[in-house]
Amino acid sequence: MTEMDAAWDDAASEIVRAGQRMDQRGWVPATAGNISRRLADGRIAITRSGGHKGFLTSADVIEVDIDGRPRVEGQRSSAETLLHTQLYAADPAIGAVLHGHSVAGTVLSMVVRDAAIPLSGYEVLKVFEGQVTHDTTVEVPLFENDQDIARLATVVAPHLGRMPAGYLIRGHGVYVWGADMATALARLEGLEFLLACTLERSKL
Ligand SMILES: CSC[C@@H](O)[C@@H](O)C(=O)COP(=O)(O)O
Ligand SMILES: [Zn+2]
Repeated sequence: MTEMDAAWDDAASEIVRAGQRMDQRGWVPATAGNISRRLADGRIAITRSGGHKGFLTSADVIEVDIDGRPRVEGQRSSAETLLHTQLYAADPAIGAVLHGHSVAGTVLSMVVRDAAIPLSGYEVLKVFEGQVTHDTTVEVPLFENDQDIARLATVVAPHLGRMPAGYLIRGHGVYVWGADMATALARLEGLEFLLACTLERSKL
C-alpha cells in the first residue's frame, strides 16, 4: 500500500468511527448528517449522499476537490458538500467538519427567532476555539434553512472565521469543525451539551 493510500484509509476510518459516535449520541437520525476530513496533502474525504451515518464503511467515503466536485465522475458526495468545502477554503487549519441533526439543536433553532443563540457562563465554552474562560458569551449564528446549498453557502460565507462554536441551520442541524477529527468531535459534543442545557433551562 502506498503512503497516499494509507493516509486515505486512515481518514476514511476516522469518518466511519465519527459516524458511529454521532449515531450513538442520537445526532444523525435516519440518513441525516455528513462528515469530512481534509488530508495533509489537501485531498478532501467526505461521506457520500444518503445512507445511515452510523453504518458507514470506507466505501461510503469519497473524494471531492476544494470546489466540492467529486474526483470520480458519477459519485454523489453529500448534498451539503459545499458547506464543508467552503470551510476548508476559508481556513487552511481546518482538517475535519461535522454536521448533525440533534433534537436540542433542531428544537432550539425553531423556537429562537433571533439570528443567534448566545451561550454564556458555561465552563464547557472552553472547548471552543480561542475560549479561555466561562465568563464570556459565545454566539452561535442561526441561518435559515435552504434546499439550495450553494445559496445557503453564500449566506454563511460572510461569517466564516467568526464562529468559534460553529453554526446552526434553522429546523435542520449544526455544523462544527476543528483541526482534526478529535477536536471537531469534542466541539460537537460541547456544543450539543450546551444546546441541551439551553433547552433544559427554557423549561424551568
Ligand atoms: C434525513 S434528510 C437529511 C439531508 O437532507 C441532509 O440534511 C443531511 O444531513 C444528509 O444529507 P447527505 O446528502 O446524506 O449528506
Ligand atoms: Zn443536514
